[in-house]
Amino acid sequence: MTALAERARAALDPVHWDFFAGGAGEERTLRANEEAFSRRRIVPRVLRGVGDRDLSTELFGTRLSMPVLVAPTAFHRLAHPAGEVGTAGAVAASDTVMVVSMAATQPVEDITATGAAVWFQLYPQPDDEFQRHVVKRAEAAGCRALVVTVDSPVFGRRERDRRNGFDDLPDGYTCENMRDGEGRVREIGFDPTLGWEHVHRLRASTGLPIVLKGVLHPADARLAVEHGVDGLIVSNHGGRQLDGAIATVDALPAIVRAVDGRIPVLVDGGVRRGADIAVALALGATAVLIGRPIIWGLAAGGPSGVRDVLEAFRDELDHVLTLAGAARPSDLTADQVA
Ligand SMILES: Cc1cc2nc3c(=O)[nH]c(=O)nc-3n(C[C@H](O)[C@H](O)[C@H](O)COP(=O)(O)O)c2cc1C
Ligand SMILES: CC(C)CC(=O)C(=O)O
Repeated sequence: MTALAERARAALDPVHWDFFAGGAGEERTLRANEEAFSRRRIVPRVLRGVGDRDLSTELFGTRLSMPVLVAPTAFHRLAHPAGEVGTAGAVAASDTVMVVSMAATQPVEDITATGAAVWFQLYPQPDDEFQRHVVKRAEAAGCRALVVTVDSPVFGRRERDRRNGFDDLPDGYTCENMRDGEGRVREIGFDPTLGWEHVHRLRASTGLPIVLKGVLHPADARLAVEHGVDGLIVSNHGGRQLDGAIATVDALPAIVRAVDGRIPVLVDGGVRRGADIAVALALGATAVLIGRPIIWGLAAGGPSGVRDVLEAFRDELDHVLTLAGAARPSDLTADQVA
């Protein structure tokens, strides 16, 4: 475990630590994500006169200072009283994008008020009218894209949470963005009957870019492009849904080939070092998302802890790019990964 994760663990209620750290089943996929990155080796290019680096990247009209986004993760107030608003403040300072979870514990309006660029994550809701309500609210708050998580037709079996009896937020906390028109908080719905027609209905109800999160098969990536989706996140939900699912960096190359440059492909799961980001970029990802390390930063140090995590990723990526002979993320090529 990293020193930061140790500090987070010491700061957290052990039940909440298990919720944040854990995965589904035997946690094979959770481990596989990091292991798959650890197996990759970078093949540097030399004497390329790299000079000053420019890490900035554009996604759907937003300029990010680096190709690193904050992944949607639930329940930030359980990690630190500053909650999602605290995380967003750090994201604004680092000039990147925060994907706000549908299971956020603070109102999306307060989160966007920090000035951070925000995308809103949606579990596809079986009640269309309620989903439209949530989407309109996110739009009105200034969210710039919708991230639709498609790897959760049912909720994953998290054995640590079962052992701990953790199945809901404690009293005093709610999923603030699950309120309906009457202000009542709904349960997040998981629905195994939903198909591509759900994406069509969502498409018809919003002008925001739609990004599908949780795609691992190249045939689904192709279908997503055909169905008018604007971006993909190659993800296995940080090993919290299908235990035994392929590691994300192993799935990435086939998806990049299937998409063939038509829409941006992002990836998350097990990104822990600047070298991991460089590998993902070289294999064709436009950017990566970071899940647990952000929570560890928040738990250990509040908003400034999140800022430290983001800046450490920036610093490491810049260093790796220089050593690998790349001035920009797009200079890295697939032949530089062994
Ligand atoms: C505590 C926790 C909560 C999460 N909550 C959500 C969520 O609400 N919606 C979602 O799409 N993904 C959720 N995820 C998955 C993350 O968005 C992301 O895919 C994953 O954490 C990336 O892996 P990493 O933690 O190894 O970086 C969650 C992950 C964690 C660890
Ligand atoms: C509590 C859930 C809605 C979020 C979560 O834990 C997850 O998506 O992994």
